[in-house]
Amino acid sequence: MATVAAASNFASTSSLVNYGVTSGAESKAKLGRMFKCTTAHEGLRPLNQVDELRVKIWQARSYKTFKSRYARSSGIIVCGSGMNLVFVGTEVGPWSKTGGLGDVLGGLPPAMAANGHRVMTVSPRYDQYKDAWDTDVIVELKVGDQKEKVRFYHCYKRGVDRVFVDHPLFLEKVWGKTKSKIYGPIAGDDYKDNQVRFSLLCQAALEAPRVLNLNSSKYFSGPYGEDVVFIANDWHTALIPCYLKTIYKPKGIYKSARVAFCIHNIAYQGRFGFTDFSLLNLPDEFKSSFEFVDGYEKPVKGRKINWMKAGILESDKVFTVSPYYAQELVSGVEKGVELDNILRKTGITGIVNGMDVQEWNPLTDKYVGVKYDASTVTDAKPLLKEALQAEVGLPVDRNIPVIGFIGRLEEQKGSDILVAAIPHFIKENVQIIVLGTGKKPMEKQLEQLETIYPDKARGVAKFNVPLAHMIIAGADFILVPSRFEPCGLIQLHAMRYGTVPIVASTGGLVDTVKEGFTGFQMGGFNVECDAVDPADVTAVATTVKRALTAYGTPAFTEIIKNVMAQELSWKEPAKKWEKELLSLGVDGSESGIEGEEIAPLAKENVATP
Ligand SMILES: Nc1ncnc2c1ncn2[C@@H]1O[C@H](COP(=O)(O)OP(=O)(O)O[C@H]2O[C@H](CO)[C@@H](O)[C@H](O)[C@H]2O)[C@@H](O)[C@H]1O
Ligand SMILES: OC[C@H]1O[C@H](O[C@H]2[C@H](O)[C@@H](O)[C@@H](O[C@H]3[C@H](O)[C@@H](O)[C@@H](O)O[C@@H]3CO)O[C@@H]2CO)[C@H](O)[C@@H](O)[C@@H]1O
Repeated sequence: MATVAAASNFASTSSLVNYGVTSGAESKAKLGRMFKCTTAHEGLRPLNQVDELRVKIWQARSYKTFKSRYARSSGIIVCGSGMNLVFVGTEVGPWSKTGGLGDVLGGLPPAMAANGHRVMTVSPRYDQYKDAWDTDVIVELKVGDQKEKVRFYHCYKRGVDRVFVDHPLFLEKVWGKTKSKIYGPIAGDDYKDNQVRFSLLCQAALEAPRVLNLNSSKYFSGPYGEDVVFIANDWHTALIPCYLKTIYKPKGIYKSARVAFCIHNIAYQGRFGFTDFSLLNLPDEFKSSFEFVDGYEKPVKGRKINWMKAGILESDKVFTVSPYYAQELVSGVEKGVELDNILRKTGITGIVNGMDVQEWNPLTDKYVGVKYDASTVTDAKPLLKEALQAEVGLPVDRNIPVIGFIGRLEEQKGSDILVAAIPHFIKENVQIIVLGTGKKPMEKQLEQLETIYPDKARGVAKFNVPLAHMIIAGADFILVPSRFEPCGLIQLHAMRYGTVPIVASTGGLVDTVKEGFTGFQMGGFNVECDAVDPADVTAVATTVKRALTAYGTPAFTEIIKNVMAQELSWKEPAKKWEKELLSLGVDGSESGIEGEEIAPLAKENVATP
């Protein structure tokens, strides 16, 4: 765990900064040293006029005043006072992604930056990302009974400081396999030391805003400081509010900082044996927030700790990724996965996800051969469909409606329900292409499709981004038969490409797909994951047949028009996030200005690492 003492030691190494360690009591000399620190790209630099001005203002201890004075006296346009936002997560696309968590940490932060906020993401350095540089800043943290040093790597893309935490627990385990080995050697089998790994991530994330002297843009420079909102994502980041309360706040550091905790999937909670509490280096008074008893024998029988439960209880506000999922989570033990009672107490706010309209843009998509928009979709689709059919080895025929599926192969996504439903609709004029990775038995089910239905179905058990784009563009329908779906991004991607969603009526699929207007609803499915419910199989088969009947009719053309006319980007969700995060009342927080000044920066392209 980082301590003030440990952090103070950093000052003895030229590359380490001591900003904030003696919060509120910095002398001019100290501040001067602070602004001379090594930055990611510049090396040591002397104080310039602007720094001198900043030092004076910081001495007056009003960062808010600083911002407006700085704007007036330097003649530089300051882009909204905004907030200092630090998103923390185990996946950040495109650098690391096994699914939708990576998409959100990739797409929401640039949207917040485009609104004039200063935005950082902190995630592990799983690979040697070619665009992220060593900041030469090292911090020492305590995990379990060991002291560990982590380094920070950094790059600045689309208006966001992307910070990567470097430690062998991440790089050595995952190197070269970021798409599949983030959480364990194979799906369903987690690394035994995940608690230590994610404790390290949480602690490093709490250090980053204080120790990294970032000068990435002309709008913001220096460390983020202490007036920040941490946005912790999923169970891996649940220790952030706990460490904030135990390590920093008692020392007067991060006095006004707040934590927003966002649930992307309540199915993964981070449940471990109760004795593992000692690994977390937290005082006993936190035990009750973690304590959890369930009826399962895994990973141990009976009394456990539950990271997500603590994240929910210790954070300042709890969020999830769609309003309907928020309702489902508090509806009862089944959909709230035994945390419904806790969430009813804390409350939970659902904000529907947006999608990355740069990566998923039919007009510019590098993975598809024909670029198109709503005015050319009718001409482009048949060509893209033929390319897709050829790619997977199905008979090439533009008159056959094609259904696609993309997803992690977990019970959540219902690929097993889909496989069971195929015999009930495959005799129709239809082809189906299924792409996914995950549990081995489910991967096997996919791979067998070609043998069983050689002219009709293909299953590809790979993590294949180009093929995902080809399916989204070339299929006529995208099928999302999820037992539960917090938000779902696949249906958003599909709609932007004029591909019509057929979805189970759950979570964000309810919020984003309107029956008969932007797609087809199948009704809610049984969330019991041990078996395939025959009623769900029937629902898939009958809705698919209903959708196939609509195919090629004027009503279908109308649906395509409707889906493509929607605003699905992060713009609207980012405004909602801004309103909610402002309400946390961190000192100096103000609305951003809808970014003409900073937006061009935020809109720069992300280079795929
Ligand atoms: N084999 C493969 N090859 C290439 N790409 C693949 C792939 N399998 C999946 N993907 C990609 O991974 C992403 C999956 O997005 P989802 O929203 O369905 O996510 P997921 O369930 O993982 O995330 C959770 O978090 C997100 C974000 O909050 C919620 O939307 C969601 O409901 C919740 O379950 C998509 O970008 C998809 O293209
Ligand atoms: O972006 C995709 C999802 O990534 C995260 O889910 C991972 C989860 O947090 C990990 O714990 C792990 O889940 C395994 C689980 O721990 C284990 O008990 C067993 O049930 O198998 C699970 C799958 O291997 O991996 C998940 C990714 O596969 C994130 O939390 C989700 O919100 C994202 O949807």
